[in-house]
Formats: sequence, C-alpha cells, structure tokens
Amino acid sequence: MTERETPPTGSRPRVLSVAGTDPTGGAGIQADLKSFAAHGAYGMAVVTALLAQNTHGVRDVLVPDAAFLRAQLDAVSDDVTVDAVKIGMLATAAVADEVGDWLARHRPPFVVLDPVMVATSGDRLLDDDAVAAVRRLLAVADVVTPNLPELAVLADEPVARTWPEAVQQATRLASAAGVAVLVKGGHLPGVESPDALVEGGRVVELPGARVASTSTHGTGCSLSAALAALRPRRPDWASAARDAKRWLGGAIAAGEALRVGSGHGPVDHFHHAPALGLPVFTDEVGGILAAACAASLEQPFVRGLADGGLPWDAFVEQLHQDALYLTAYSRVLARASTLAPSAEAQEFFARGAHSCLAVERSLHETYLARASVRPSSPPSAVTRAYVDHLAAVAAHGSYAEVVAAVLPCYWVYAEVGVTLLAQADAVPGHPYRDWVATYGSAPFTEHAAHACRLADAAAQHVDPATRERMIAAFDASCRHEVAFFGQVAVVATDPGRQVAALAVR
Ligand SMILES: Nc1ncnc2c1ncn2[C@@H]1O[C@H](COP(=O)(O)OP(=O)(O)O)[C@@H](O)[C@H]1O
Ligand SMILES: Cc1ncc(COP(=O)(O)OP(=O)(O)O)c(N)n1
Repeated sequence: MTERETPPTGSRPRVLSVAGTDPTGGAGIQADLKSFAAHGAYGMAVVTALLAQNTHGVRDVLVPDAAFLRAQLDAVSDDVTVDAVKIGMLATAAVADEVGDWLARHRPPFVVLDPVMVATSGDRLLDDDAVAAVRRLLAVADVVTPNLPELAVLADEPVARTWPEAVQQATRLASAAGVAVLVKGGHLPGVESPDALVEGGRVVELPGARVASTSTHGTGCSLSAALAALRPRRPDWASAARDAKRWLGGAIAAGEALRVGSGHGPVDHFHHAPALGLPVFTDEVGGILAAACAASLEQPFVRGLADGGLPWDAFVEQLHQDALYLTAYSRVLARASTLAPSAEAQEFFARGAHSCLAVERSLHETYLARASVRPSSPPSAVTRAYVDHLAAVAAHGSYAEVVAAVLPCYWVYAEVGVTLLAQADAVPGHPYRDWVATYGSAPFTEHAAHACRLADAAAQHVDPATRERMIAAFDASCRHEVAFFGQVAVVATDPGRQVAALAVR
C-alpha cells in the first residue's frame, strides 16, 4: 500500500509551492519555503519559471517547457501526499494550463492561488494571453489572493480606488467565479493596510496598520504561502488569514533590519523566532530583571505605594525626581530612535521620547503643582547617577546597547506596576491608584512588551562582545532603577505614622 492510498498524519502539514524563483530570497519559491517553515509546515517546491531578479527588479526570465513542469509536479505527487498547495507565478498560458491539468488529477485538499501578474518593481510576470488561463484556475482553487490591480484584471473591471469599492469588486468576483477571494489593500494610500476575505457571500474584514517600510518585496507571496501552510491546522480560511496577516505585519516591520538589497527589501519571515543556538535576550536577562523587581518591591517608598500609606511629601519628592529623570531619559530614547535600524523601531522610540516629555509636563501640572516643591530643586545624587549612566551609553554605545540600557525603565515599571496595581485595587480609596495604574495597565505594559521585542531583535544581530555590553548596560540600569525607588527615605517619627525625610539620597 503506498503513502498516497493511506496518507499518514504527519507531524507537519506537507505544503507545496508551485511558483517562480527569486535568487535574492525575498519573493517566489524562496519566500514561500521560508513562510512554510515559519508556520511549522514541511515545504516543497515546483519551479514554474527561473528569474534573474533582485530587490530592484527582474532582469531575465527562463520558463522551462511544459513537459518538464509536468515531470516536477508528478515527481512530487507520485510520492508525497500534498496537504495544501500554493500557486504563484505562472508566467505563460502553457504553464497555467499544465498546472490546471495536474490539479484535475491530483487536487490537494487546500488550494491557494496567488494570481501574480506584475512585480512590485513594475515588471510583468504573466503574459497578457495567460490571463484567461489563470481565470480558468479560479474554478479549481479554494482561495484566490489578488492585490487591487490583479483583482481588477480578474473581474474585468477598472481598478478599485477605495477600500469599499475593492470589497464590492471582490464580492462580485467571488460570486461569479465560485471561489473565496482574499482581497489585499496593500496598494491603497493611507495609514491602514486592510485585507478582507470574501467567501460564500460573507465578508470578513481583516484590518491591519500600514507599516512605514520599503521592505514589501514578496509580501503577497509570503501571505499566500502562510495561508496554505496554516489552513490544514485551522478550522476555516478566515482564521488562517487572520493569523497569516498578523504574522506578515511583524515580518514587514522587521524587514529593514535584515539589510538585504538597496531596493524594495524582503520581509523577515522569522522575526518571531530566535536563531538556533542564541538565547533570546530578554530570557537571558530575565533573572536580573526579576531580582531588580523583587528589590524594588522591598523599598519603603514602593511598600508605601502598595498599601497607600506613603506620606504625600515622599510621593511628591519622588515625582519631582521622576520629572527630572524623564527629561533626560527622553533624550536617550531620541538617540535610540536616531540609531534605529528600522522605521518601526525609529517610530517607537521617537514616540517614547515624546511621551516622556508629555508625562513630565503633566506631573508639573498635576501632582507637583499641588506641592510646595521648588521646580528648581536639583536632581538627587541617585537621579544624576542613573541619568549619567544612560547618557554615557547613548554617547558611546551602539543601537543595541542603548536599547538594553533604556529597557529596564519600561520593563521594571511595568512589572512593579502590575503588582502594585493588584495591591492598590484591594485598598478602598487608595490615594495613589491613578498613578500606579499608569504603569500597571495597558497601554504601558504593551509598550514594555514592545520594547522587549525590539531588544530581542537587536540582540539577534550583534557580535558576542556587544551582547556582553548589552547585558552590562541592562544590569546597570536595573541597579539604578532599584536605587531610584529607594532614594526617598521614609522614616517613622511617631508610632503608626510615617513621614518622609525630604533630603533624598
Ligand atoms: N506597508 C505595509 N504594511 C503592512 N501591511 C502591508 C504593507 N504593504 C502590504 N501589506 C500587506 O501585505 C499583503 C500583500 O499586500 P499587497 O501589497 O496588496 O499585495 P501584493 O504584495 O500581492 O502586491 C497584504 O496582507 C497587505 O495588507
Ligand atoms: C518569482 C516571483 N514571484 C512573485 C513575485 C512578486 O513579488 P513582488 O513583486 O514582491 O510582489 P508580491 O509578492 O508582494 O506580490 C516576484 N517578484 N517573483
């Protein structure tokens, strides 16, 4: 009995790409195989066309004859059970018809058709007279994944100019061709890059933020391949599409850091996974972080915050130091933004620098305005030491070191904030709950998680000596965090009552 007759349930779905090649690895078969692997599938590939292309465009195309294409397809399906297939560049009508013949004989359970027509570079990837052959394949596909110009060609209508127009056009195509349509909005202007799955008269919107990046070569290939890899382990196309799109957004955001080519670069298919043999940075420094959080929670200031018994003067003095610290920290975040290897990281740290100044201003307008602290009082020795450490890393360190140095301020505050918020919520009328909630709830905890991801990504690309310096910078910042929480001494002057010693360390 052959494997074809009784397909064993393998540990991974066996997924086939039928597509063209890209020697720079960003699109076509090379991208599909990475996308399959990123989604835990076993990848296979049949070549429809050999391309000489890079991130700037296509230089030459060689299309093997139809008999050789059939030999490749049969070599796979005579031996291996294909759980899903993704069909990409078909180049000519002869190639498209050959693939159609093979599907008629060996149709896998899930068929995704990416109707590749024109590359991001503007080069044509499908002969004009092959469009009819691609339309014929719609009848044997489960899902077709057109961008807006491809959708217009398949629907034989003008290109949609708005997202609602695109969804309506996709709905007409889906009903006329009897196929599910995953319409992609990457070519639309604006801050959103929406997709939608139109299936059986039902529209599932898949919203997504547009990532400011030129690393969009192969996005369509990677998305359709992810869809094929996911579908055998998902209940329906909508859930596979949702997961594929979420993953692709991260892959686009991490693409620029790969530094592949000077044109439209590829996405980072493995942005979510650490390279084998290299520990994840935040795992490696997790022990340092845990110790810093435990020590912070022991500081009298933090304990007073937790039970609400902290004297007001001590709170105000700490906030004054906080405001001084934030002004300096903002400059260091701006430095991280300047050095950032991707638009996404640049934007994250620029926004962080801006919000530090906004928080600093609001401290003066709220808590500090109600206090008697003179705005001109100087930074404490503890605040100065922390700020000097950060400034030194910013002045001499690489991007990765700066990110490691700024990370504890996000991470320690988020961890301590979550613990404190739970304790504050148990105390009716807790006087500091609002301030604690700023750090103990989203969006701050999400910012902290984002900063952790950027530190992990930065650590992936550095030499061992730089990684050591990252750890040292992180460790020093953690120690400064603990000292910062401990700088306001809270002393008991009479039983049952605490007052702050306003002379901070
Ligand atoms: N700058 C971007 N930011 C986020 N997602 C994007 C961006 N550009 C494209 N996408 C997404 O990449 C996928 C491919 O989209 P699109 O560019 O429309 O198709 P194609 O790559 O086939 O031309 C879609 O999921 C789309 O929403
Ligand atoms: C062999 C091959 N197949 C497809 C493409 C198209 O890639 P790209 O131009 O980047 O567009 P999307 O993958 O984003 O649709 C190609 N260049 N080469």
